[in-house]
Amino acid sequence: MALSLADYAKEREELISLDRALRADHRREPLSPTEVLADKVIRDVRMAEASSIWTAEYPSIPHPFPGMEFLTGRSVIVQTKLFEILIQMPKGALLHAHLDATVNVPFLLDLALKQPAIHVRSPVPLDSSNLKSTLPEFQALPQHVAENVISLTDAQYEPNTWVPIKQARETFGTKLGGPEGFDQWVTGALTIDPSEAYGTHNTVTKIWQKFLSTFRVSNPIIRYVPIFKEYVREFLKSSIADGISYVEPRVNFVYKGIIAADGTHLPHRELLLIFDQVLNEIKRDMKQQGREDDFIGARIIYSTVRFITPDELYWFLEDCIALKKEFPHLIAAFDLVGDENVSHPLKYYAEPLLKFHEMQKKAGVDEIPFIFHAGETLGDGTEADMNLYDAILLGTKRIGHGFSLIKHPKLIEMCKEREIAVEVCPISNEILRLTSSMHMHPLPALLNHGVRVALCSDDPAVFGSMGLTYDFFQVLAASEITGIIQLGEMAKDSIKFSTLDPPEKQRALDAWKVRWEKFLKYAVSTGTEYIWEE
Ligand SMILES: O=c1[nH]cnc2c1ncn2[C@@H]1O[C@H](CO)[C@@H](O)[C@H]1O
Repeated sequence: MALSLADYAKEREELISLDRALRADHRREPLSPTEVLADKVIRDVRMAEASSIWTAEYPSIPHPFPGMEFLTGRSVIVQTKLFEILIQMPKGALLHAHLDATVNVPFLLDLALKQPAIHVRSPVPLDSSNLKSTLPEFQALPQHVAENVISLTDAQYEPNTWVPIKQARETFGTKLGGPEGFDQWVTGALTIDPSEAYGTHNTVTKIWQKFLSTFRVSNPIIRYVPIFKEYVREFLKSSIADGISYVEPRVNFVYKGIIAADGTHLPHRELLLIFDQVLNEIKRDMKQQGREDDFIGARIIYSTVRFITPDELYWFLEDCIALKKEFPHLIAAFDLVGDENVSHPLKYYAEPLLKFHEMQKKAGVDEIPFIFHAGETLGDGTEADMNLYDAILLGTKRIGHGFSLIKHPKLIEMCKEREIAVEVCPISNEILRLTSSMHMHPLPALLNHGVRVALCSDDPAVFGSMGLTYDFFQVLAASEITGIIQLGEMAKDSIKFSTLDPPEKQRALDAWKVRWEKFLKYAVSTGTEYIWEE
């Protein structure tokens, strides 16, 4: 006898439910009435906009769709109700962001223009034919007195002579746009634009070259002590404004020191002293505003680069331990960064990394966990892909990116057993050419397998994706299954899988829950007109 339609529907429901059983939004306690309503409202907003704002034709965006390439779609995203709602969402913790790319470019440029010490130079006199392909080089030169300053755009400009940044801007040739042309030139060097991401630099290797060049340009500005302070302040303030209540930035220690206001080199501890001071000021401000629970704090993931030798790595491991000793509350973990596809694999550093634990014990510091980047690649069995085995064997607490984790059933199982969360950076992965849009991203597969995920922004200043709202938006816009409840679970997991100590973690979670309820009510009230009655 044929199955009745009713029985078939029941079987179908059961199968779907079994298939989704591992997802965080299915594993959790039952939804509250507000959650049920807000989930529906937000799904209805998404549905309404998928067939309105996303089907319109725009002169510069011929065929838009939800979850499309971020750099092309951004101007549509910011017009949506969905985006407006997500801005207010409490995002939890930001667990994967490189400090050097966390402050928006106009703000950074403004900071630089206020410092007479900042100079700029070019390897050629700039003209319209070489402007786009020529990078500015910045340097803090406190003792330098520039005489007979000549414009970077003057044919007589002597290649590589330093010009104070303010004069360079003011004297920028009118044919190249004058001072605004200067701003555009610098902005182009500090960000990735759609023509690069989707046109000229259309492979991982090519886009990484552009990506890394932005850090070479910005670093001498950011790491100049008088600027660094304001930089950190802006990073923390803008994160708070986006609903982020705790941050764990990776701070890159490539060189052995930083540059002081007088041009001398200072040891890394000076950087942490500044970080700590700014952090305390922000915490004090928040307390004064009665908002201390909206910002739990910040801790640093000490990072160095994957092109040093194992011998050199010992110096950085020792340095990290010394800093942990002095700033136990600030040092959260250790990591190695850089393009995994072309740099040394973790295996290459196995000897020093295996000794790290013992070195810490000898120094008498609390355990500094590894939180490794691994599997940020399209490779299948390449060294970058194989880094996932090493990261897990070496005891990583979380995995940065883990883009290729989906290919490894055993490792997925281990991540679940050992509670290793994955820091997923959707927009970063798309702009750095691992996926052409959100629809090909492995995130939904990881969620369906029950892997714990924290959504992260990676390098928001370079991608123009400040805060976490854009990343949450892209994920929500490109999935039918994922709704606001799943986003909330990921926000909660970002706090759970942070390195905060248990009481602080609990305080962060409790505060998050209060904000979550408030946010859901807001979402319902602002989205009422979108409710779709069946
Ligand atoms: O997505 C990433 N994967 C690996 N390394 C990265 C990524 N983003 C930035 N960096 C690394 O961090 C430094 C800035 O602090 C960059 O120079 C780059 O090497």
